[in-house]
Amino acid sequence: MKILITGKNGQLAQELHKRKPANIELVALDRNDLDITNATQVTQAIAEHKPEVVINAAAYTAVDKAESEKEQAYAVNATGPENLAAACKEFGIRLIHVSTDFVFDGQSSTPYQPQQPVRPLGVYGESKAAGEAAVQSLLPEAVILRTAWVYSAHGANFTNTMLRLMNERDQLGVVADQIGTPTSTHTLAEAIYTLIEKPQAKGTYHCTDAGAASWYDFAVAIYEEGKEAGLLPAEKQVQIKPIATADYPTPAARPAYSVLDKTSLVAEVGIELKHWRQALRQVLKEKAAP
Ligand SMILES: NC(=O)C1=CN([C@@H]2O[C@H](COP(=O)(O)OP(=O)(O)OC[C@H]3O[C@@H](n4cnc5c(N)ncnc54)[C@H](O)[C@@H]3O)[C@@H](O)[C@H]2O)C=CC1
Repeated sequence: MKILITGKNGQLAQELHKRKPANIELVALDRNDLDITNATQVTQAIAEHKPEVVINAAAYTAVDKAESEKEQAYAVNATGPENLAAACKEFGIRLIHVSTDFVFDGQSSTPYQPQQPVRPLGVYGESKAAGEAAVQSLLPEAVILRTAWVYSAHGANFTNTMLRLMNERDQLGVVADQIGTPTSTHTLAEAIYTLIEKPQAKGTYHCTDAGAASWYDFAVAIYEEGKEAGLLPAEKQVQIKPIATADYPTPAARPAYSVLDKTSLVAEVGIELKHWRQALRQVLKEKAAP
């Protein structure tokens, strides 16, 4: 089966490349080969490669910068998926589009269901919600896979930032009043490959690792598991302090609670999810000894 992946150099696309099953032929294109904001390029790439499935792993993911770059965020996160959905519809191709927990406002105290109404708090979330809506209306048989707090062994993400800061500093303050679920790209990539084998799956699904954590909890786990994996010197002591969102102002507001309900993914697609801390341990071990 031939699959086309957009956003080749991103965290998720790289993991999809690494975990490619033997029966899949991957064509991964970066923005120089395929800029998803360009409808003509999208149609040409799909006509040329003739994939059976397109995975949209391309996105504008700079949550804070999006507040001042609204046009760019919308071009990549809304117009991009719209272009892909239109081309997939024209050529009869399945689309798996990746979206985010930031489409929700965070006012819930129980996990968000896939069908719950969206109400994003910032430009990034709004632009991703607009992308979801475009995909849904043009191509209802597409899969929209929402995820959250994504990290991998490499690339710019919370885990790698924390490891760097923990190597440099003796003290760190980390936000303790935003709750979500850290998600390894391993989990996401495996879920996407399982979804590909289930052509009947369509509509919105949620995919994160299991459990819930604050960024503070996540940082403490990175410290402990990072030491265990040898990514931090055994003698290095870092005091990690819980802080409030109000004490760490950012341009974009973030949901206070964005745990996603994965019941339909587990029941309908047959995906087994492991606890986020187990996933973290595995990623850090692999990072230490690739
Ligand atoms: N990183 C995170 O914490 C989260 C990510 N997500 C979603 O997961 C998906 C994958 O995210 P990551 O791999 O972390 O993102 P990433 O930022 O690592 O990669 C995105 C890739 O898209 C590419 N790109 C940007 N504009 C493009 C364009 N016009 N045409 C083609 N490619 C373009 C970038 O060059 C980059 O390589 C995205 O849809 C993102 O919104 C959802 C929740 C959290």
